[in-house]
Amino acid sequence: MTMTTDVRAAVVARGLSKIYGQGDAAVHALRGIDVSFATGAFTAIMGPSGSGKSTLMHCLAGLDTVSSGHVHIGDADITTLSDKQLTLLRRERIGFVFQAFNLLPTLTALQNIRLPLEIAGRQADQVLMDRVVETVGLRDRLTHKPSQLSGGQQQRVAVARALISKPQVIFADEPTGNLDSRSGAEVLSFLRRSVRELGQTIVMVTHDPLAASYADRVVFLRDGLLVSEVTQPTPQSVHDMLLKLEA
Ligand SMILES: Nc1ncnc2c1ncn2[C@@H]1O[C@H](COP(=O)(O)OP(=O)(O)OP(=O)(O)O)[C@@H](O)[C@H]1O
Repeated sequence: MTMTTDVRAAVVARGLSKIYGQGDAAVHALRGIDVSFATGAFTAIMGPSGSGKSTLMHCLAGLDTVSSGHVHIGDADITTLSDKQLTLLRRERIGFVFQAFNLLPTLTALQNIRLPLEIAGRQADQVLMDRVVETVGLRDRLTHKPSQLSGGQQQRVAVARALISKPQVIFADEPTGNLDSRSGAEVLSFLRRSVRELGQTIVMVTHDPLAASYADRVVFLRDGLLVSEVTQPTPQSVHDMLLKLEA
């Protein structure tokens, strides 16, 4: 069978299944997911607790193995790569933003932003660096250490660090989970601007309908299946869909 892959998709999953454990203890966390995430779009993944959101993100990002099916990041099928190739691909093509900001406390904001490039032995693209710093709105905080920044500012540094290597996709796992609503809104606005202005592709897992409403599209999981989606989401439309799925 030949499969046509959407050339505009940054990430595609086909027939993706994930089973944890064996025999009586087996948990079917993902039961055959087909989904694609468009280049230059901001997509949120939502669903009731235990529906498979984190498992899907981990499988898409090559942080966990799949039981069956395929995941393409650009032209690479990551389910066929060796551990070494996968590590390289993650480093070069994927950015991560986690709930805990994961900044190095002894480095300044600017040093934290540059760190992944330095590890990869690459030069920072100065034009992009200026744009990212501008978009993040952290120019006067670049020499500060993480402990001298608010939670929202630290998370914006973490997003800037993900953006600076121009990854094919950024996966964000509950990026506002540790933030108050005002800082959360700042970070989400910044994520949305990086999609609009820098053409970044972002896939975000969240529990929060308000957070999801910053995305262009929200896909919904239930019991390991993709069951619905909403485009041009509002907090209300996302909330209504979640209620329907939890009923
Ligand atoms: N390492 C594991 N071993 C066994 N079962 C697991 C493991 N990780 C997740 N699961 C199970 O897989 C299912 C999906 O879990 P997952 O964490 O992906 O859901 P989720 O939608 O992210 O949930 P939440 O919103 O509560 O974080 C759940 O039934 C969970 O208990």
